Amino acid sequence: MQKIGYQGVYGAYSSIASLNYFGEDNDFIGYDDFKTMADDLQRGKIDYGVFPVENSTTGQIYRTLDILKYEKDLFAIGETIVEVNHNLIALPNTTVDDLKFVYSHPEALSQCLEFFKKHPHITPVSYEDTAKSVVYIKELNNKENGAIASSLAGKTHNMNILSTSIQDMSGNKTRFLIFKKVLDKSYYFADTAQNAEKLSCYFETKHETGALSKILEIFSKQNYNLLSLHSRSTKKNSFEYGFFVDVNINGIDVESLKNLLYKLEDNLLYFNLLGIYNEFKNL
Ligand SMILES: O=C(O)C(=O)C[C@]1(C(=O)O)C=C[C@@H](O)C=C1
Repeated sequence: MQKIGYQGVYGAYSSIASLNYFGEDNDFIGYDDFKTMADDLQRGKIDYGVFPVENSTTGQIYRTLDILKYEKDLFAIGETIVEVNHNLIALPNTTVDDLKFVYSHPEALSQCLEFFKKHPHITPVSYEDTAKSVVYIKELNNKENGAIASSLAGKTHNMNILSTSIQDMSGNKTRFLIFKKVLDKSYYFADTAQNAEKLSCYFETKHETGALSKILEIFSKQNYNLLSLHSRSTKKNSFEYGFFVDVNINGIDVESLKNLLYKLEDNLLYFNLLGIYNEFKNL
């Protein structure tokens, strides 16, 4: 039995991602925040941490990426994708017209902007996670409060599901990476790289002309297909940026991968290999 950390409580999308990836026969630990979860992973209090990193409607999830980019010992060994179908949840015998406030995780609220446009009498209210917002409105026990969460969260707390699929995008999905603590990534990746399909990394370039294009050339000269590239403020100095890159490494041998990593490290101010893992395919 493994100890698996996720953010939120049972019924949150992160708990669904954790259950889907690991199966029920494990010890699942819900966290209030990602920093504490990353620290517990570092201290060995949990074996794995499940972090949302990207949503198909709202984009990169920097609440987690900004922590993970500076965690040198945490390494992603897997990926899972969860279909995020948001439900409008309320007390029994409540209608949409009764609602004045709808609570949910800010990420979930921002995936349902059209719903709030259509129902201007409802004020969105940020809450810690989607499933906890269901617990909260149950405690408040007032028909003016609703929540946005998974159907699992609604059913778990015997609440009324007023509408299903209220998110803006019908195919709304969140991508999660599964991290574990690895003492020496350079040794570890050689074991996992052989049959893996994706590599994720974060880097900060030198402050010189053409620094980014030089790095991109390293990838292209070795025939690596970049899947995504996102710039993000370093938060160390104002208006300085780092880059998150996902690369297809399908069919690439370990030696050429090592070579790529040496070249990158050599030409960068900061480089963090975030993980090497197989692409999620079952959705
Ligand atoms: O509140 C939850 O249910 C979560 O699992 C958190 C979270 C997030 O952190 O983005 C996960 C997936 C959804 O995109 C909405 C919220």
